[in-house]
Amino acid sequence: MQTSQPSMPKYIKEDELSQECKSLLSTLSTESGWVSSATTLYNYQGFWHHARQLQGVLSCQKHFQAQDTDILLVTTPKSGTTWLKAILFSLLNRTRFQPTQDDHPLLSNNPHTLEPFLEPSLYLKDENPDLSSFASPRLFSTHLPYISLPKSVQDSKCKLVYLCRNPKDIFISFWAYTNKFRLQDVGTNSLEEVFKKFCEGVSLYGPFWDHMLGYWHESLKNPENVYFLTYEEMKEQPDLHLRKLADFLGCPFSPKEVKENMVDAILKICSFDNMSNLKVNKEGKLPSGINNSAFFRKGEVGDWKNYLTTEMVERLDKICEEKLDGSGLKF
Ligand SMILES: Nc1ncnc2c1ncn2[C@@H]1O[C@H](COP(=O)(O)OS(=O)(=O)O)[C@@H](OP(=O)(O)O)[C@H]1O
Repeated sequence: MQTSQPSMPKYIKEDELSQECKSLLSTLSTESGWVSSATTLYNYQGFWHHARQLQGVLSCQKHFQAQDTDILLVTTPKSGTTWLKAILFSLLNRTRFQPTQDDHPLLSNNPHTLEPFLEPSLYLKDENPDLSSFASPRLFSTHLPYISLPKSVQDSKCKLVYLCRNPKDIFISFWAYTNKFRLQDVGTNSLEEVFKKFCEGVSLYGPFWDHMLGYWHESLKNPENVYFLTYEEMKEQPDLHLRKLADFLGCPFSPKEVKENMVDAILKICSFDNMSNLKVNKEGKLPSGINNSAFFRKGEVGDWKNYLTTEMVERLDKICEEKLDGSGLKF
């Protein structure tokens, strides 16, 4: 009997690699991957990548030309990217699309379609994509660590919004997500196995601590251009943090907008309840083959308590303490 296999996202596949990428891969250290033993992670500039996605990284580093007006959302996977993409899109387009209007683009499009990723999407599909249809301010997102950003980003005045999340929740979200792509005949990824690797820094775009610290330090050095925000802060005081975000991006809410509840309207359309129940997010797929529903699980703070043992919590807390020591960043 035939079983329907989950479709593997394109960035995991190892076909269609350029010669440049193949030559580079042969020089990099490797780890067996998290989706199945057949996939491999490669360490490039100190961070772990899949082969195909690494090709997107190389193309992006070579060809992406940042503009001073660009806005880049940066996250390590599973930090709440989908949510913040929706928020940034609604915030920046609030005059064109009222968040209360029945035909708002977010009601019929997944946020990943409206605000594409650079390296795992645009530059994975095309070595040098034509970005001329993106109106200014262009809104993109990336999982790239600071050290691997295209030089043009570091040289420009473009604004970076970094969304961070408690590593324990990132881990659980990540583990649950990997199991969605795990081929049925190899069973689920064991929590213990993925946890061990995560603690060793081996996860997609990991080590998570180096990813976070790169942007944390940059946000302290260059607060005009790098804004550091956490999922937990956003959950606890969404109103306050949305206003701060608007100020940082140079599009503060006017007194009239505040009076007309614009802040609430944006938060409402982007809420987990609203977005996860939309037809497009329940039934739709991204061009990469991923089901839109894969980006919505629980959307809560602290779900790790339902999965991690006391020993696991102690181990991860200790790693965070040691790795983040002296930085001022804490979980
Ligand atoms: N609107 C909204 N509000 C709050 N939380 C949300 C929202 N949308 C998605 N999520 C939760 O974010 C987690 C997915 O992370 P990412 O979006 O970063 O995934 S990805 O990196 O783009 O693959 C994943 O977290 P977990 O539920 O803990 O797994 C999603 O449920």
